[in-house]
Amino acid sequence: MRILICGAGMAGLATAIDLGATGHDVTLVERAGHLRVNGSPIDIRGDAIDVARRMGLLDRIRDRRVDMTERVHFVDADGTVLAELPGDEVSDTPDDIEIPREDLARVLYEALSPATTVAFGESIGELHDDGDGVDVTFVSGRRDRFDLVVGADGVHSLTRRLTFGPERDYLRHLGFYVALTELPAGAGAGRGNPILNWPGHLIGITRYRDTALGVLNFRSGWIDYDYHDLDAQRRIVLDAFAGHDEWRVPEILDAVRRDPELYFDSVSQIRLPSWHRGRVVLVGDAAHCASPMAGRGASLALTGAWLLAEALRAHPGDLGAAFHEYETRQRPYAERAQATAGPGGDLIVPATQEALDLRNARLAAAGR
Ligand SMILES: Cc1cc2nc3c(=O)[nH]c(=O)nc-3n(C[C@H](O)[C@H](O)[C@H](O)COP(=O)(O)OP(=O)(O)OC[C@H]3O[C@@H](n4cnc5c(N)ncnc54)[C@H](O)[C@@H]3O)c2cc1C
Repeated sequence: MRILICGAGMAGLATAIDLGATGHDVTLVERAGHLRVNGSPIDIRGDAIDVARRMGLLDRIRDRRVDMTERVHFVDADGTVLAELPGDEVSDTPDDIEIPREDLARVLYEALSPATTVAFGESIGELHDDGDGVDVTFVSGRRDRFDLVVGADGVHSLTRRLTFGPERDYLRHLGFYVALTELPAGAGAGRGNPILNWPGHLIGITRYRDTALGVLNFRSGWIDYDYHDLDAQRRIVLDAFAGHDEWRVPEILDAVRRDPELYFDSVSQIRLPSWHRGRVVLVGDAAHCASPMAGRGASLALTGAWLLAEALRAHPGDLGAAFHEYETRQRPYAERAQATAGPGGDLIVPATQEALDLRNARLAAAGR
């Protein structure tokens, strides 16, 4: 089949590899002008490890793993440690592989078949599915026709909006926003991964290799903003943390002001009763984002891509049967991840001063 994949994140890249390996003619388009590689290290867990092995990528992924078991230190306004959270309380099993997003993206990108057509700075403009194929007009003005379109364009998927309707019908906001920004070299010096809280807010530093990231998280009801307007996102973050100049807050906010690759998003889930319509199918966050709090986005991207490719191979010429098999096998992973995404927020971003004090007292009493 001639297959268009929209979005070159983990899900889009993995799908392009798996479908390319089964002999399909794959075109991959990415709205950004380059691979989007920023963000904090992500986990590969559970059956996704086996998928990585079957893709022939497990050794390359393991070679690039980073140790993220460094303790989280909850600090006060002066930087004094109030309580500690061991790394094992935030990851599942010793088998989990943490890898920087940039490394996983590069491993996947390098594994693309040379026959894959990749276009950066390109996206779908319109699509029309007439039952026998999908006519696509790209934002560049180019037109083409495909047998199958795969939406791998993340939590705010355009493919999903064009095919299934507005995002608000499927997005469940969990009440938090998150931002990540790279700090200047040397900013990560010191012990642990420090976090300062005040009610409803978290600001901290997380380190891996020579990189230090500023992490910001706050509780808020739904905020309407343009996902493509980075300055608007910057303003939301700066407003949420305005009026605080204790500890290393000014330094982290300064990085937010300057970072051309600032990552900002609502902590949300996507819940769709079905991930396919006609000749369009969704993978990764576009289909079933469980939110960064679940820590399973990359694992779900790998299993979803693999199961979709397997299902298409098992049911040649029968998209309906293939999609049914893909959804039946992938949905339990997605639902389990979505079910586990909730409680972490209360631990790392307590809503009230009372909850904050209780958490610190509990951890301190546990000798942490
Ligand atoms: C920059 C960035 C940083 C992230 N950082 C973290 C993190 O620190 N921790 C965490 O848990 N999760 C993070 N995530 C989310 C995480 O990558 C995903 O949950 C997981 O890897 C599943 O990936 P995905 O490919 O489904 O979605 P994504 O990783 O979101 O990838 C979607 C891709 O589609 C592209 N795209 C979007 N719209 C269009 C369009 N209209 N046309 C073409 N392409 C489009 C995007 O630019 C992106 O490259 C981040 C995502 C991004 C994009």
